Amino acid sequence: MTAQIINGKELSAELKQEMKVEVEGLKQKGLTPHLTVVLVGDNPASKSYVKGKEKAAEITGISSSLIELPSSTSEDELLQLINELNDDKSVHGILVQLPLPDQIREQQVIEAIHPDKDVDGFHPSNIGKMMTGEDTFLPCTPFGIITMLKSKAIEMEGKHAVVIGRSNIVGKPVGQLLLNENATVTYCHSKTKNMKEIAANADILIAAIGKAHAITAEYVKEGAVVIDVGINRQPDGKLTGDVDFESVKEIASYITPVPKGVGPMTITMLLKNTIKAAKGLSGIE
Ligand SMILES: Nc1nc2c(c(=O)[nH]1)N[C@@H](CN(C=O)c1ccc(C(=O)N[C@@H](CCC(=O)O)C(=O)O)cc1)CN2
Repeated sequence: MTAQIINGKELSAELKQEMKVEVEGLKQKGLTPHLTVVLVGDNPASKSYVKGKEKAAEITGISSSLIELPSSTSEDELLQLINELNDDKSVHGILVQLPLPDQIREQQVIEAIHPDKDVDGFHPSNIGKMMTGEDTFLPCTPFGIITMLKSKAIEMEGKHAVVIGRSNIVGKPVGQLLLNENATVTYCHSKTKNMKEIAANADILIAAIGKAHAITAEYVKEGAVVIDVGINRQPDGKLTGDVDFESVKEIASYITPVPKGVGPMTITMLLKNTIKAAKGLSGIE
């Protein structure tokens, strides 16, 4: 079996065209969704992701602004800025690019963002709603993964989904979203003893461990759907995923590549959340 590739870049382009039409409609009603991105420091990868967010917003007609702060910014200064953005009626979505410099506690910052403007879906109130299956902002990468699976009509109900990784941004929430779709979910992590056996039992395998090519064919059941969330920069500058694409694609039914897989979907779902925030805050549909 050779796997079908789920191309996140192509799906993103389609979704952005749909959003563009929606945003045009909102603009006619006097609403232009506005996203404010806050970047602290000069991490090159973060800079590039933020640029990608601005570009994607422009394509869909969403307005965006970028606030760049020096890496010496204190937690209090950042919290003060977030309070101002919370009160600013022209701002619908606030995103603080992660990671933050060591002197700033990420959780304090996440909790400072008003839940109605939390387009990253990281605020505990939104995470709680996600867990109880209420309508809310979903974390962008997990939301993108579920959207990719649905785009190929991949059945989740009753399937065994194995999530390798337990980060707050990806692993934990994607498992929850799969559970919300009635999958049977198993989490694996650095302390899991028989990871290979568990993974090889998965109908849907989500690799989010941050280790290049760690998931080889031995971890994959024939016909499984394999989603690669890894973004590993190699010494030669090339980007690779957590999955050994060449061997795994021979046995999986579907596979996501890196690049052009889950990454572009993360940005696209941020735009979806920004439109949702603008509609929710303005009352304009
Ligand atoms: N506040 C947040 N910070 C971070 C998040 C997040 O969702 N919210 N996620 C990641 C980084 N990220 C978005 O911010 C992100 C990562 C990767 C991509 C992407 O499009 N990747 C491309 C390759 C790009 C390249 O060549 O470097 C791909 O996979 O094709 C977009 C967004 C951590 N921080």
